[in-house]
Amino acid sequence: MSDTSAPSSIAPFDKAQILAQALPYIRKFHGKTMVIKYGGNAMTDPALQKAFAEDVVLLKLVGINPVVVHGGGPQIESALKRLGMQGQFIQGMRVTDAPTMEVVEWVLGGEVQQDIVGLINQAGGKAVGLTGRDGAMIRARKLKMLDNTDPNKEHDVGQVGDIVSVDPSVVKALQDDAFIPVISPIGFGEHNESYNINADVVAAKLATVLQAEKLMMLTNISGVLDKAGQLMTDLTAKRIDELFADGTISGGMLPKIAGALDAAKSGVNSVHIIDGRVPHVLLLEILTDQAFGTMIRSH
Ligand SMILES: Nc1ncnc2c1ncn2[C@@H]1O[C@H](COP(=O)(O)OP(=O)(O)O)[C@@H](O)[C@H]1O
Ligand SMILES: CC(=O)N[C@@H](CCC(=O)OP(=O)(O)O)C(=O)O
Repeated sequence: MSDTSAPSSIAPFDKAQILAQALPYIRKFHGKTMVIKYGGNAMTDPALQKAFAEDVVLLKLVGINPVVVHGGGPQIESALKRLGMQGQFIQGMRVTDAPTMEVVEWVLGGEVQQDIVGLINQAGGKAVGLTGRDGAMIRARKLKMLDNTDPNKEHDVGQVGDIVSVDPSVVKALQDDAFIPVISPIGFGEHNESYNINADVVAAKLATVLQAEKLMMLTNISGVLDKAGQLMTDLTAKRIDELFADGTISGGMLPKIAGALDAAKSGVNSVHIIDGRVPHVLLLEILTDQAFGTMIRSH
């Protein structure tokens, strides 16, 4: 009886070649840490979510250490709406008053994180959900946000956090023990108050502190686009300054690129903003010679 459970149009020899192509990458990245930012916009389709979870588990099983930092902007937005509240963003950061902070903690640390943990576990991995409070990981203070165009103007964005320090020991302990950390971008302050931190900023800082081999930010667009809508496959610090100045980069892309550049400047080997709408984009990016999205370089 033939096995019809995994129909495929790929010939056996081609399959073997694809698998063999992964070998040099598995050797190169064995034992290395990969920080994966899983954006809220990239996690809306169940089939893509399942493929993402499978990729993370496969990486772990071949000896690479994935650390997932998740977002959940759209999920917070719909929870606020259900409660009759209105979300507001300034320069890519959610204005976070006390009631909004409650919703953020409830959505990120609750349903969003547990969905990801569940999917990774279902795919055969052992995921552990954490917030920045766990293991005293992410200390934060209130973000002082200066206006992009007028540095004399300051915006009050409420309980948005600026990272003071990251203690990665809980992440290291978990990854040494076959677990896959899944982290919500919530920090704690001097008086035990909670802070809402942009997930791109957390992923970038964590990648730096862990001296990760790669930082990959999965989003809902093919990468960073120029004014004509064309993908820019490579960006240097100098070019990024120009794009900030001429307004090509806006909204959620602002903290993403700022964080990506910080990580690239601080010793993370390669930093990519990639299209989370491509099924198995993580495997393709890490274990094949195919490049996706935009690579951010310090120079
Ligand atoms: N130059 C640009 N290139 C690509 N996307 C951009 C650019 N400027 C602004 N954006 C916006 O940034 C969004 C990605 O950021 P965000 O919505 O925060 O995603 P995520 O939830 O994945 O972090 C894109 O969907 C796009 O609307
Ligand atoms: C301060 C701030 O803006 N925090 C974000 C945290 C979630 C996040 O970053 O989600 P995405 O990665 O899906 O955008 C927010 O409240 O939406």
